[in-house]
Amino acid sequence: MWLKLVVFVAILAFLAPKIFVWYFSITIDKPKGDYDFIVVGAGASGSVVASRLSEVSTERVLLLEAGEEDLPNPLIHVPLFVTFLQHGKFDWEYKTEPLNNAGFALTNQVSYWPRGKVLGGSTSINYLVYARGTKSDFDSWDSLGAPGWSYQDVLPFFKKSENMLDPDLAKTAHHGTGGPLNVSLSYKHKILNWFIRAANEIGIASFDYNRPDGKGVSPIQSTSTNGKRTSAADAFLRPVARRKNFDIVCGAHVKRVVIETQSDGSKKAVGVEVVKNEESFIVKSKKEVILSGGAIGSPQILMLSGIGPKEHLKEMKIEVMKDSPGVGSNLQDHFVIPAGFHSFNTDMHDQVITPDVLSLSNIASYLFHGSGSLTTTGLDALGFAKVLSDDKHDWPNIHFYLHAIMWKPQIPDQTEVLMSLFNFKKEAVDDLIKEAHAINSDHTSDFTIMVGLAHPYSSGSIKLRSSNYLDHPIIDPSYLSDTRDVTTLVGGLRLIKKFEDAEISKAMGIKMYMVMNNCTSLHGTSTDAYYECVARSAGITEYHPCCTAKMGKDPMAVADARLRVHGISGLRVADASIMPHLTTANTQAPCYMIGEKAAHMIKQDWGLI
Ligand SMILES: Cc1cc2nc3c(=O)[nH]c(=O)nc-3n(C[C@H](O)[C@H](O)[C@H](O)COP(=O)(O)OP(=O)(O)OC[C@H]3O[C@@H](n4cnc5c(N)ncnc54)[C@H](O)[C@@H]3O)c2cc1C
Repeated sequence: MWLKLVVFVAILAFLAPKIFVWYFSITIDKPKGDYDFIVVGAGASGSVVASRLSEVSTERVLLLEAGEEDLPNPLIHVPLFVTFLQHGKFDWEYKTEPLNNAGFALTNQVSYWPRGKVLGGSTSINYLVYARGTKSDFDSWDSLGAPGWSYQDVLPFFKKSENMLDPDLAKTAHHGTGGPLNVSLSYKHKILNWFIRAANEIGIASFDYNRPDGKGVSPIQSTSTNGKRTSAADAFLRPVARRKNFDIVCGAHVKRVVIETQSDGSKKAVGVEVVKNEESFIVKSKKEVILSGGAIGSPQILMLSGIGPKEHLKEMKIEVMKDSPGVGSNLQDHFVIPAGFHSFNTDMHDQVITPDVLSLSNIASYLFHGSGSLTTTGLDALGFAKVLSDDKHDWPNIHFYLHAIMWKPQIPDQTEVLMSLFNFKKEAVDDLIKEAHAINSDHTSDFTIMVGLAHPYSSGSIKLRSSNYLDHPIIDPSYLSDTRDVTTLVGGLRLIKKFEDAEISKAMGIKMYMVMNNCTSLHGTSTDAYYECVARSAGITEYHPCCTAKMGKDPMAVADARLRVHGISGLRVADASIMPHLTTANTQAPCYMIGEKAAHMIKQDWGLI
C-alpha cells in the first residue's frame, strides 16, 4: 500500500510540471520552414505586431523571443512582487558605463538597467503604469519628419489596443474599449487622498492624465485585470497563439538579420540568424523582418547585421551593409529622483504599503476579491507640471509619482533591496539612515514622491562592445550632461518640497527629507546647489530608454515614417527605438501604439487590408 502511494506521488511529481507546461504553453520548440513575416522580440511592440499580422490567415508569422515563456507565475502576475523580477532569469541585467555627470551615490557611478527577457518583454517586469503622453509629443514627432504620427493619427491606435475597465473613463472620447489590453484604475491607498488634495492646494489640478493636453495629477491607470498584471503576452499573444499561421519560439536569440545584395545592387533582408540551445540556424522571411527588440536590443541587432555608423562597424570588424550614423545614437531616458516623506502626526499603517503587507487578510483579499495592496506595484498617482523652462513646447517638463510604500531603512533586507535595484552605494544608504534617525525616532520613510525629467535635453548612445552577440552593448545615457536638465530638476524638487506647505500636509505633519552623499553638509538644505547635488547623486533610471533608431528624414534617421529601415528593403523597426524623442509620460503605452500602427502600415503596404 505504502509503496503504491510513493510510486503514485513520484509519477505525479514527474508528470505535473509537464502537464502544466503542456496546458499553458503557447510556444513551439523550433520554427517550421519559411515565414512571410518574422518579428524579433515579444515585448510591448513586437507582441502587437505579430498578433495583428497573424490576423491575416494567408500570412505565416513567426515571433522570436530570446527570453523564456512567461508561464503563470506569481512573481510576474502579482503586481506587488515586481521588484523580485529584476536580477533574475527574466531580466537582461544591463548596466551603463560609469556616468560622468550623475550617479554620485551609485556604486562606481553605474546605473542598473533592467529590461524584460521573457515573453511579454519589459511589460512582464514593469510597474504597470499606463500613460500615453501629450498631444504635443506626437505632433512634434510628426513635425520632425515623421508624417502620419501626429496625435490625431496615433489616437485611433491607442484606442484600438485599449480596453478601459473604469466605467467613467471608458465613456470619454480618448479612451478605448474592446481592445485586448485591459487598463484599470489601480487600488488606492489612503495616502492618495492626501497626495491629490495637497497637489490641488499647491495649484496642480486633478485630471485624467491620458487626456490629450496637460498638466495635473491623477490616480494611476494600470495594465492589470482584477489585480493581476496584464503583460503584452497576456493581452496580445495568449488569446491568439493557437492560430495555425502563427508560431512563437522562445529562447531564440537573434544574432543578426540576413541581408542579401540584389542583382541591381540594392540590399534586402531575407531572414534572421538565430541561436537556440547553442545551435545556430537561419530562418527565411518571404516578405519582411520586423525588429522589435527594444531600445537596446534593436540597435544592437542592426549593428551586428552591418547597419550602423560605418567607422564603428569597421572598428568591430563587421561588414558594412548600410552606413547609418543614427543607429545607437539619440539614446534618451527619463531620469528620476526619489524624495522621502514622513508623517509625524498620522499613523501610516493603514495609509500605505507597510513591511507586514503579506498578512493573511491581505492575501485573502487578493485571492478572493482581486483587491488590496498586492494588486499594486506601490505607484498610486502620477502628476505632470512645467517648471522654470524656456522650452517652446506646450508639454510638461516634469512628472512625479506617489510611491505608497513605507520604507524602513533599519530593516536590513530593504537596504539590500535599494542597493541591488538601483546599485546605490552602501555608504549612500547608510547616510540616509543616519539622517532619518536624526529626523525622527521611528526612523522610517513613510512614502516617496519621485520627480523625473519628462523631456531631457541630454542624450547618449549605445555602441557594440564587440561583434559577439552575447556581449552587452556599451550603454552611455549621458544623464545631466546638458545643464538645462539640472535646472529643470532643481525646479521639480522645489515643487515637490511645496507639498509640505499645503494645509493638509501641515495637519498630517508631513515633511520631506532627502539626504544623499553629504549634500546637506556641503550645501545646506534649501539652496539650488543642494538640490543639484541631490539630483546628481540620487538620480536613477526611470526604465524608459528609447529613440536609438529614430524614424525621420534627417541624416541621423534610421527608418522612414513607415518604419522601413533606410537603404535595406524587407526590414522595419517597430519598438521604443523608433521614437524621435521621448514622450512626456511612461513608454509602454506608446510602444503598444507603435505596434498597432506598424502592423496596420505593414498590412497596407502588402495589400492585406
Ligand atoms: C523595471 C521596468 C519598469 C517599467 N515600468 C513601466 C511602467 O510602469 N509604465 C510604462 O509605461 N513603462 C514602463 N517601463 C518601460 C516599458 O515597459 C517599455 O518602454 C516597453 O516595454 C518597451 O517596449 P519595447 O517593445 O520597445 O521593448 P520590450 O518590451 O523591452 O521588448 C523587447 C523584447 O525583445 C527581446 N529581445 C531583445 N533582443 C533580442 C534578440 N537579440 N533576440 C530575440 N529577442 C530579443 C527582449 O527579450 C524583449 O522581450 C518599465 C520598464 C522596466 C524594465
